[in-house]
Amino acid sequence: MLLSVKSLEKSYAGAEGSVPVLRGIDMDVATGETLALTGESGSGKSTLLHLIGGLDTADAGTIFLDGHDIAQMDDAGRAAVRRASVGIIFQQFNLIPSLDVTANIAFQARLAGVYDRQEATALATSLGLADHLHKYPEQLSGGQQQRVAIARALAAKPRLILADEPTGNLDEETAAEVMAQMLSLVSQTGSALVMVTHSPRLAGQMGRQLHLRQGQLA
Ligand SMILES: Nc1ncnc2c1ncn2[C@@H]1O[C@H](COP(=O)(O)OP(=O)(O)OP(=O)(O)O)[C@@H](O)[C@H]1O
Repeated sequence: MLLSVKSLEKSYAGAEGSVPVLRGIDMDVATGETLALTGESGSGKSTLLHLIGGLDTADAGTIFLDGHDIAQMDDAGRAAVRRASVGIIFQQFNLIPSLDVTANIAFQARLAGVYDRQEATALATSLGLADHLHKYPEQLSGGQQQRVAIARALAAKPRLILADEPTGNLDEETAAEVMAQMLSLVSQTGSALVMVTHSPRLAGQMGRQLHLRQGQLA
């Protein structure tokens, strides 16, 4: 199993003490699988994605990713697993403003030690970015910036892609186009995808759907 989460718990400190957000999450994701994570606003979807990506630490439970229990690792250990195995695509693109499109796309692939210039250019071209390779993020539209973020994640050849409402900032037509390109590339590369979405239509395009309610998955 590529990802195996067991009995995962996470609380945040609130004004009246600790507030449980995740109360015993169990989930498995196989290589190449696509999974939608749905749930009401505030149900803990982003929290779960951040724990799986090693961006935050759990209170209890295990998260086996590519054979490593990242729940038991320190920051440096989690960062190493993340660099090697995970690509993250956020709603807010999170591109590096001082780097052009080519350098943004290369960034994570270089960290992972798998950068291939030709492959990266082909990826950018398939996302419609061929004419924008030397532009900076501020010179691009939202849809173009999100395509760069998708290319950046895929160029690093991650076994698992985590996407947090990746098209949430785009108009409907652009969102549909970007999503179709992303799903097609994900299926070509064989990466698994866990995507948070509020859209039942998008969730329906994924292989499996999990719904988060009151801190548990169903
Ligand atoms: N750093 C934090 N400190 C305290 N509380 C937090 C923190 N991050 C999230 N929370 C709380 O945890 C709960 C779950 O938040 P989370 O962002 O995971 O929900 P979500 O399902 O992704 O919501 P949305 O769909 O609105 O993005 C919310 O009640 C939120 O206020």
